[in-house]
Amino acid sequence: MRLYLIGMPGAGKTTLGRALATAYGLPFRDLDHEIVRREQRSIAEIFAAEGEAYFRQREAAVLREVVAELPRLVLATGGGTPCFHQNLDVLLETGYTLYLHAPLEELVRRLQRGAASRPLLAQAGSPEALEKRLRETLDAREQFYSRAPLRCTGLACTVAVVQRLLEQYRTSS
Ligand SMILES: Nc1ncnc2c1ncn2[C@@H]1O[C@H](COP(=O)(O)OP(=O)(O)O)[C@@H](O)[C@H]1O
Ligand SMILES: O=C(O)C1=C[C@@H](OP(=O)(O)O)[C@@H](O)[C@H](O)C1
Ligand SMILES: [Mg+2]
Repeated sequence: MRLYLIGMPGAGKTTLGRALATAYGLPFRDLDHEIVRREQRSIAEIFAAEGEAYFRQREAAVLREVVAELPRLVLATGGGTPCFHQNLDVLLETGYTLYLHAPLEELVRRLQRGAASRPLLAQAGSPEALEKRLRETLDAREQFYSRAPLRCTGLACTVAVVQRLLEQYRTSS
């Protein structure tokens, strides 16, 4: 199977995705990492040198490459992935998509340290500015995220919880 994790930056897609891949004995891929590997430069460098539109094109192309290459995997996407270039359709048509949801205050707490490597958040200096930025981003993206058939909320998104959700979904559909 293919299992895709979508959701806001800081929601824990990369962290949980890796753990789920181990639990299921599936290969793990992180879409940002796949882009970095192909481009031989960091996400921040790509944004700085080429701008967001270029990053979104690469993201869409690399997503399709990874999906075509691997019929079995857990894939952690980037926060914006489902919102551009019909990427969400690709996800919905080729695997199980889980929306990993976390409260805004929790995202702010987690991202305060790591914002520099996330170029869309790097300019937000204060925690208040970061929260505002995240809230606006979530408002714009919720319409995409909420189309995922699976959703896990808050800090309860453990491997065991996701395994149970997926099991229920697979037997009911
Ligand atoms: N369940 C969790 N509880 C507490 N901190 C977490 C949890 N999942 C991830 N984190 C931390 O939050 C930050 C963002 O996690 P990450 O997996 O990179 O999220 P994403 O890929 O969705 O942006 C990291 O510092 C990570 O260690
Ligand atoms: O939300 C976004 O638009 C982005 C999120 C990042 O991934 P994470 O969600 O893993 O931080 C990365 O793809 C890029 O910086 C853009
Ligand atoms: Mg990530």
